[in-house]
Parts: sequence; structure tokens; C-alpha cells
Amino acid sequence: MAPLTPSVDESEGIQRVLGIEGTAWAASAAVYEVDADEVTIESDPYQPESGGIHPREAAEHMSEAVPSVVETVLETARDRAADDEDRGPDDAPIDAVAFSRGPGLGPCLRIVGTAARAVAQRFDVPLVGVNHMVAHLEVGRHYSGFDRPVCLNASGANAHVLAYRNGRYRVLGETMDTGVGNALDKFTRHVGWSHPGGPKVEDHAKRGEYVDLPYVVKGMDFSFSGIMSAAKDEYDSGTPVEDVCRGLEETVFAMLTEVSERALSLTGREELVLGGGVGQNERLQGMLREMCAQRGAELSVPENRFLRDNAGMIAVLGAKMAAAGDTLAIEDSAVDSDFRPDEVAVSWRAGEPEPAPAAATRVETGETAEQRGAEATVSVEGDRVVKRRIPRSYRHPALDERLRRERTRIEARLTSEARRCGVPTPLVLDVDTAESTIVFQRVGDRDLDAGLTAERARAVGRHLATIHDAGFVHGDPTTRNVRVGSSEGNTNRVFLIDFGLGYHTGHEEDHAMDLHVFAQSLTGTADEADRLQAAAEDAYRATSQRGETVLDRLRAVEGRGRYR
Ligand SMILES: C[C@@H](O)[C@H](NC(=O)OP(=O)(O)OC[C@H]1O[C@@H](n2cnc3c(N)ncnc32)[C@H](O)[C@@H]1O)C(=O)O
Ligand SMILES: Nc1ncnc2c1ncn2[C@@H]1O[C@H](COP(=O)(O)OP(=O)(O)OP(=O)(O)O)[C@@H](O)[C@H]1O
Ligand SMILES: [Fe+2]
Repeated sequence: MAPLTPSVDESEGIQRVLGIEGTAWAASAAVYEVDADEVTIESDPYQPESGGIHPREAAEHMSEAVPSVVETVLETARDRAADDEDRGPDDAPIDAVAFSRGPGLGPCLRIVGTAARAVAQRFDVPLVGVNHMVAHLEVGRHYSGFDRPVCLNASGANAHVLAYRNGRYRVLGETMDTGVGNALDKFTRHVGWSHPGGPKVEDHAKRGEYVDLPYVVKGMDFSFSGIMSAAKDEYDSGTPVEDVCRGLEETVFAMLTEVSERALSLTGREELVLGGGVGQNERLQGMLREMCAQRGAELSVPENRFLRDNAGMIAVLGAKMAAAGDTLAIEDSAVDSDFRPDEVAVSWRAGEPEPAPAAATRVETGETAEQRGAEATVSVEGDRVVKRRIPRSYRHPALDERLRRERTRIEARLTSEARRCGVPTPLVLDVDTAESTIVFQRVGDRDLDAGLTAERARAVGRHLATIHDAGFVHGDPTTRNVRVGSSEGNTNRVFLIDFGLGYHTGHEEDHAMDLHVFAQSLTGTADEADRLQAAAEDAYRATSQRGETVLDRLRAVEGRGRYR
């Protein structure tokens, strides 16, 4: 086990770190100068002759290219070391070797691991095993100077929204199928373009007209498979490829921007950091910038050389880990191709104070108030609440209009339908679809996240079971979309609100997703997330006609948020 408190001796000794990356396509090495905060990166990309990345070819590339990029940056390290006052000619030019331990392609990772062990042994310096996804976001945090940002990772094989809490990076939302870059690359392969496709999509989209494609967001999770098959069908039916590319960018990046905004809203944070190769896309950056500006949040986008796969991010995080004493014995340094970011014990941030959750102070007393959720502006007027979905200027106007109308219509309908099945929801007093406005009865006096108890979590489990048995899902049952009253014992007063992402479905997969969204929102906002989730699940099992089947499916969904 790595110690969780930085050892002063070791941290003083970490001046220069060698990083090695090679999870998929980038054979890359870097040296990071801690005091000067300077990174030198040397990369040699693998470019498939046809099709996508072939694991065996990629590994062959790594075995040729990794040793040479490592030697190149070691030369740089030696030059620097010659100027160090406290380093003699026989001393090692570096103080640690950090390598990408996963996730990634197994055959590539093993070559990187072998190279890293060899260099560490040659210089007799500590070895640091870095999680590639955490490196994508830590390098952004490093250069942003932000303290507690929400992080959007938009890379080839992954896509997720994370935030640090209680010693880990928590996954608030992620793709339910492929990574975002892989999705774009699959479309461009279909069109016959060479790998990587992302930059070509960006280029063609600039000359295209928007076309409608399926938009799939569930809470803060999302999926790309439906959009990708629709995009292929559009292309096959003769729609100009520029238009399909534009539709793809507008749809996929609006989804990523929306879930980022939801994560900011849920966690009450005001800083967003972007990471990953798709983060180089200017349209994505523009949407995020606009969304952040509108809610008064700050966005930080690292330089392109730190967004795409690179060893600089491995060296920068490696230095922090080495300073915290978070190093690996050679015999424990096996690579892990499924290494999830939330498995990492964040040693280098140990001892940071935990701020009070944003919700703790949010108990409403006034007669009138206005607040801005992730989607809508909600104003309280006495015993009524007016919810208006205001235009989101980061989205293409056609998509924006479509989403606001659809969600308004569905929210009004499902709020009433749930009520008819006996689930407490606010009365719908008026609906204006053209203006995307609904007037509700005011219910509860706080959101669930400001009044979480096991009894209330159980009520949520019961309510979800009831609507599922009636044939629909909520779509976004987070702790902010449940209203509770002041009398803690009275669980009848646990109201579900905000059904705008709901839909009719009998699929147990969709039912399981509702429970998954609730679990993720607990992880993001509550200290006793596991206990509360267990309470919700127990009640769900006891209420639902298909409780066991849905909970089995939930376990499968949880296991699937792994890297493919
Ligand atoms: C596990 C690791 O191997 C993997 N790395 C990875 O996917 O490489 P990365 O450099 O983060 O991202 C590459 C992806 O980024 C896309 N991409 C690059 N430039 C782009 C652009 N301008 N617009 C859209 N996509 C772009 C490429 O098409 C490709 O799918 C990951 O981080 O998921
Ligand atoms: N009927 C209601 N009674 C009392 N408060 C309400 C009601 N509807 C909404 N609110 C308050 O307004 C907040 C935002 O509402 P809602 O979740 O519907 O909007 P939203 O923009 O979709 O939010 P998000 O997307 O962040 O969940 C809720 O968290 C709740 O505090
Ligand atoms: Fe990556």
C-alpha cells in the first residue's frame, strides 16, 4: 500500500521526472522539470495504413518507437542534470520514472511497462504507475490553477465527467457504449477516410448544414451508438458528408456540454477542465466556453499537446505521485488495461479539506425566489413554481428548439402520469409548449440532497419501482430532482420532479439506468452513498414486480462502465 501522506524527504528529492505513454497510438516520452514547471515531450504516433487501430500493429509500433523517444528525452534530462548544482556526474539525471499503467490496449501497455521498469532499474529511481485518464484531467487542473473543478474527459476510447470527492475522482457520468473519439472514427471509417477521423469531421463540419440525429442523455450518462448508426444511414442515403459531420458535431458535443453543465449544477462547482484528444475540437471548446460563461463558471482548456495522448501529462502527475510517496515496487507494477479512474486512491491530494456540500445551505424559506437549474429557470411565486426552459445558445437553434419542446411536453405528461399511479409529484397547473413553460404546484421545502435520509432514499426506490411498473422511466432521478418536506419522518412527502428526460419503456435496461443515475448522484453529493443506495434498492426490490431482474441488470450496467 502506498502511504497517503507526502513524505517530506521524498518530495524534496523529486526535481525531474521521466514520463512514458503508449496506451494506444502515441509512443511518447517526456521530462518534467518540477521547479521550472517545464515539460519537454517527444512523440511518435502510430498511423494505421487502413482501418482503425490494430492492437498488434500498435504494439509493434510501441516496441520500435518507445525506446527511441525515451532516449531522446533522456538526452534532454542529462543536459539539464549537468547544470544541477546538487547532482554529480555519476548521479541519475532523473528522480523517478512514471508510466501509463492503463487503461489501454494490453499489448501496448506491456511494452510501456517493460520500458519503464528498465529505465527505473537502470537509474535506481522510483517507479510510478499512472492512470492515463486521471492524467488527462490532472494536467488540465495543474495548468488551470483550479482547486475543485468538474472534469470532462473527451478522449478516443473514453468519455466521462468526473469530480474529486473524499479521496477519489468520482465518475458522475460516462458513455454507456463507445468512447467519443472512437464513435467519430467509426463514422469516418464507414465513409472511407483514414484514421484518425476526428480532425476530418471537424474540417468537413465547417462547410456543412446541420442535420437532426438522435440525442441521448440519461441523467449525466450518454450513449453514441444510436447517433452513429443514424449518421451512417444519413450518409448512405445521399446526405452530403459535410452535413452529416455538422450534425454529428452539433449533437455529440451538445450532449457532452449538457452533461458537464448538469455536473456543475449538481455539485455546485464553478470550474470546468477539459481533457482528452477530442478536446482539441474547436466547436466542442466553443460550446463549453459559452455554457460556462452563461452560468458564471470558468473553463480551462490545456494546450493541444496536453489534450491528445502525450507523456507530458504522465510526467506531471507522476511527479505529484512520487512526491506523495505513491510509488510501485517492480513486482507490483503489472499493467491494467481496464484501470478505471475511480479506482485510483488520490494520494497527492490527501489532506485537502473537504468543503461542505453545496446543498447543505440550500433550504428555502422565501415566498419568491428564482434559481437556475442545468436546463431551466425556475421561479417560485407563492405556492406556484414556473419552470421555463430558456434557450441554450451553445446548441444549434434547431436542436435547441426541438429539445426544449420535446422535454416540456414529456415533463408535463409524465408528471401527471406518475401522480395517477400514486407517486407524489406536483400538480401541473399550466403548460405552454411553444414557450417551453410549465406552471407547477410548489412542493416540499428542500431538494433531497439537502435532506438525505435512508428512509427518503427508500421512498425514491419505491417511487421508481411504481413508475417502472407503469411502463415509463424518470430519466434523471438525481438527488436534486426529488423534493422533500421538513417533517423527516413523513416519507409520503417525497416528491419526484423534473420528468423532462423520461420516456415510456418496458426494457429492464432502461429501468436499471434510472437506478444507476440515482446511485451516481448519491456518489457525487453524499457521504454515505452506499448505504443510501442500498436502502433505495431494497425498497425497489420489495415494490417492483420485476425487482430482481432489474437489479441484476443494474449490476451489469455498473460493470459495463468499463473500458472496452
Ligand atoms: C486509453 C487511451 O489510449 C485513449 N487515448 C486516446 O483515445 O487518444 P486521445 O489522443 O485522447 O484521443 C484520440 C481521439 O481524438 C480524436 N480527435 C483528435 N482531434 C480531433 C478533433 N479536432 N475533433 C474531434 N476529434 C478529434 C481522434 O479522432 C481520436 O478518436 C483514451 O484516453 O481514451
Ligand atoms: N414543483 C416544485 N416545487 C418546489 N420546488 C421546485 C419545483 N420544481 C422545481 N423546483 C426547484 O427548482 C429546482 C430546479 O428544478 P428542475 O430540476 O425541474 O429544473 P432543471 O433545470 O431541469 O434542473 P436540473 O436539470 O438541474 O435537474 C429544483 O431542484 C427544485 O429545487
Ligand atoms: Fe487518452
